[in-house]
Amino acid sequence: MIRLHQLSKTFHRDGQGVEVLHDVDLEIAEGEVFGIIGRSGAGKSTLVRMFNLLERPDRGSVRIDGDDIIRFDAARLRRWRQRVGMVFQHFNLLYAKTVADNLRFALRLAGGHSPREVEARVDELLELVGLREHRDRYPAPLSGGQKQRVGIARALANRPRLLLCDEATSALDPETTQAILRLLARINQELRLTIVLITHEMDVVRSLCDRVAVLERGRVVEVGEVADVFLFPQHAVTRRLVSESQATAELDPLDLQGPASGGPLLRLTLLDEAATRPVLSQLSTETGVPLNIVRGAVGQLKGRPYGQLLVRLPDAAALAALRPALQRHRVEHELLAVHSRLPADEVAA
Ligand SMILES: Nc1ncnc2c1ncn2[C@@H]1O[C@H](COP(=O)(O)OP(=O)(O)OP(=O)(O)O)[C@@H](O)[C@H]1O
Repeated sequence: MIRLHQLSKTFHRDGQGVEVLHDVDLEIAEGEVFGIIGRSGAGKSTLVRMFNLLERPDRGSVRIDGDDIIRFDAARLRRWRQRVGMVFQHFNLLYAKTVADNLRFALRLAGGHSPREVEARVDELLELVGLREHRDRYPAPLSGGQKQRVGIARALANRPRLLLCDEATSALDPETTQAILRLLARINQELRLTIVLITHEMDVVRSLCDRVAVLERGRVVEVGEVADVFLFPQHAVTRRLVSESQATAELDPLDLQGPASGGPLLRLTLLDEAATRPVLSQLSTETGVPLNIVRGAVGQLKGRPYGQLLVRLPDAAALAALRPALQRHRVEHELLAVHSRLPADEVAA
């Protein structure tokens, strides 16, 4: 549905050019929740502003159903912008207007609604985000979560095809964040609305996104399904972002020290059906190999159960015995460290 092709952008400051986006290629399918992550300054906000041309690229195209919006005339671009809702970290509400007036304002700005239609739509939106009883209140005394619900209702007012969320939950406490994520997930499901979001919160990506792209210095360095990117990160930046989230089992240098260290250290990853079975005890029973768990993380990635464990084996022979059983049980494994007193080729064999 949306295809970004070779998007590049350079900002000029003090006579110097800084390339903020470089040949970005992305495809976003209708109805998916697509996350963009990356370090501060990676270019995420600039990229997300290309979807409605709040920022224009120097090169490349932004195709919606095949049409390049960069070539739209002013009237067509205005119509497209009305089909793109935006949700911001700091809500950006009109504080001199009531909740209902914030929504009316968005509807009137787009035009084409009779006063009765406006009122009916305001009711519908307040119902959708669970704010009916706050209809005539001013935003200032509302909680952060309620303010963001107003922000989401406003973004949905004109029945967008695309919802852009720029750090939509970053100003909220964890519990409120969960409630807003549930609301966004319901909107995505019920309205089949495509959502593109930027966040520095990996838990947001974990629970809400279908796919994720990792941006580093203006380049997409990794893109894929959330489970693949989180459990098998390829790029160093992705590995760091994922490890900060503590959603996976990461190696700590301490794991390689101490009197208990010794045998090979493996990372086992179980996904979907494999994560619902007592695989570790099955592996031990079938092979007679004791698995010493060093670290572990279990949870869900967009509703898919997973587990990732670091386990230490007694010796290289145990690894050789375990490997066929790991394959049989569809457990991905990665050898992180070899016993220091054993030759590496004995373990690798
Ligand atoms: N209008 C502008 N003029 C000049 N430089 C800009 C402009 N907008 C952004 N930049 C620079 O472009 C780079 C990328 O900014 P951008 O806001 O897209 O990154 P980001 O990944 O969203 O960062 P953060 O997570 O900190 O918001 C930064 O170095 C920023 O200073």
